[in-house]
Amino acid sequence: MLELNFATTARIVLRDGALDALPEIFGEFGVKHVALITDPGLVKAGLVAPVEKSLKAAGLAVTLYDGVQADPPTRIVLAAVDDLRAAGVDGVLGLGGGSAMDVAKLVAYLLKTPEPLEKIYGVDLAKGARLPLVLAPTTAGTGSEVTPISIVTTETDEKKGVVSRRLLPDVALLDPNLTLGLPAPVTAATGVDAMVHAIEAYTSKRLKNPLSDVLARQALALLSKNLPVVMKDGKDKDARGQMLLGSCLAGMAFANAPVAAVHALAYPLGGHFHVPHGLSNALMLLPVLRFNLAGAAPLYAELSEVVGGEEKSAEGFFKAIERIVGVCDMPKKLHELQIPRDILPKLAEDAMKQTRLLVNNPVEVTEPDALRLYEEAF
Ligand SMILES: NC(=O)c1ccc[n+]([C@@H]2O[C@H](COP(=O)([O-])OP(=O)(O)OC[C@H]3O[C@@H](n4cnc5c(N)ncnc54)[C@H](O)[C@@H]3O)[C@@H](O)[C@H]2O)c1
Ligand SMILES: CCCCCCO
Repeated sequence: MLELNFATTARIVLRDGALDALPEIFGEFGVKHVALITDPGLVKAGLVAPVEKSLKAAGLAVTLYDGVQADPPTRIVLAAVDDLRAAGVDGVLGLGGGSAMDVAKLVAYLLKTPEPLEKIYGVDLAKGARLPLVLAPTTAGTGSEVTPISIVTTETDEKKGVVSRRLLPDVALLDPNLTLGLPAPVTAATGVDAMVHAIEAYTSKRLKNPLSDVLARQALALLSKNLPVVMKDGKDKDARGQMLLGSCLAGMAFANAPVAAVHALAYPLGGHFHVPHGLSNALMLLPVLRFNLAGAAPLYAELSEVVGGEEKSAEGFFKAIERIVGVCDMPKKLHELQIPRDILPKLAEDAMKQTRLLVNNPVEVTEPDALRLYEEAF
């Protein structure tokens, strides 16, 4: 019996200059004072000042919080909540990659429903209201602008997720211009991350459904075609727009058919060594695809033609992904990041704690398997 229980962002706008709709959007919600949540890299890239200026020109008060850090530590979320509550904001704009957007989601929620973060880790435990929330991605990307998820890093370096439909924004604004200056290594890592979202959604053993399948296939078609293009020319605005759409569709897909072993093995790399999320997924992708080949062969064969595989087979799919990863400007092996080999057993042990992700993998992963996968990635 077919089943569907699909949730995503109510309104998604993709166009040149999409953020010029911000005053109208916040006006619809009666917002007078906007919290602009971003990170120092975005400020340095010159992407924040024009947005702040246009909001103020429209008569909105703006309080900037630009203290977001990658893989946001919980203390950053709480500091943002304290600063912005004191400022008296009544609406939130998240401008940045997944780190800034995830912080913005949690801040919008906690400002309206003050409760300990620990109380809402997990699925559907955040049941309160939130402030009006708009997200504008500048990487392509996590797809956070269309997922009910925020990922934080605890004081003990553990990645924790808050999964609640309350975290879905009211509006997602996608403007390719915001990604034109994305540095090549970040373009590569975030682009592969988006591909991983689509691949793992398509092969998820839990909650895979006809709608997530359609989204994952279209996401992969866009991402596999355009990632090599933007790697060659980051100023290709059309290709950047296709990447933003692809990562957005991939986000919708995995938000409804959850990710699996690539993410489970990537998390300890972020937790222990602060390897950027997209890169950690890219480093584990090929070993996990090879590990899954036999068990996921029919599904990988279906994806082969979507990604330009030379043959409609699992091997054809693997070779096509290997070729795309190969043209990406980023480290390809763990040893390039000075990760010591003797930590691999600890990484395998930690990866096995991500049971909520591992259960979605098309092939069961044991701790010895996890260790072998890290050795292959080394
Ligand atoms: N909520 C979700 O559904 C979801 C999904 C996947 C990942 N995540 C989380 O998202 C985070 C990773 O997000 P990310 O991969 O987008 O990276 P990021 O947000 O951490 O940004 C990476 C770096 O790129 C810079 N940057 C971003 N956009 C730029 C631009 N346009 N020009 C110049 N510099 C730019 C940032 O300043 C930062 O230094 C992790 O914390 C991960 O756990 C969340
Ligand atoms: C708990 C949900 C994990 C989502 C991972 C996206 O990087």
